[in-house]
Amino acid sequence: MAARKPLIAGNWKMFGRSADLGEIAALAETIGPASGVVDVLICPTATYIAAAAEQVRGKTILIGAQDCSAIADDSARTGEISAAMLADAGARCIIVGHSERRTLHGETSDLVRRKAEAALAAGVTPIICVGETQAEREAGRVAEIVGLQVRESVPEQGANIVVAYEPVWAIGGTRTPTLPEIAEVHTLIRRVLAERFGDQANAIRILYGGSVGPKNAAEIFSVEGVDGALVGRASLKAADFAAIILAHPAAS
Ligand SMILES: O=C[C@H](O)COP(=O)(O)O
Repeated sequence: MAARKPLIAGNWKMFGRSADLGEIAALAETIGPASGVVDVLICPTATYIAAAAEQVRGKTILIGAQDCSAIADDSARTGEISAAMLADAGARCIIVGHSERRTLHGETSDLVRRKAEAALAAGVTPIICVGETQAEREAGRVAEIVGLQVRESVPEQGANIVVAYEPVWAIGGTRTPTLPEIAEVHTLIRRVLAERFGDQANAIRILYGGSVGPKNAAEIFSVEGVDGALVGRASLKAADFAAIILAHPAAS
């Protein structure tokens, strides 16, 4: 089987504004040819997707979205944005089921799966986020929680999907799991995917997310089964995000 191409994705959350879009051009300049061997993705707020896509015209950096409606058809859903509309604006991937959506907006794995299905119907790659809370880890429930989230959040067809393991307690801080802990959960996720998709599961990229930065990126990328990263804060500044991308062994 061909090796999985690494994917390093930046989630700008509700931070990046129009003044920050110049960081994308600066990033392209700094990483140079690395964006040919590593898929590089930036997910700004929906209102900036079209402008961000303009910034990367003619470059290999991809633009994505942070969420989409679970409803695929054009319909009366005030305030919703469909995956097809995001694709029209230039999104090639859509993050679904980020823990901030699950926790702060009450999204269930069933809703996350329907959003992933809507993304696929629009020809866009869903990046499906899963991960345990601190209390769940302390209770020894990581395999149970993450396994269930994968089973319930991943659509029935496994082509063109990405899974991101983001321990909730590691997001936005300084703590990360140990490297063996990351390896263990990535192995678990691939085993659960293989239960459904068989050998096809080997083609699915599994990212790690949660406090990835220039200092720890290389060691995280060295973990068996880690196919890239979903990066929050450190993706906002071109210099930091470039350092993360260039820390990947494929890019050096
Ligand atoms: O989507 C990104 C994750 O929430 C990680 O955020 P962070 O890199 O700021 O910890």
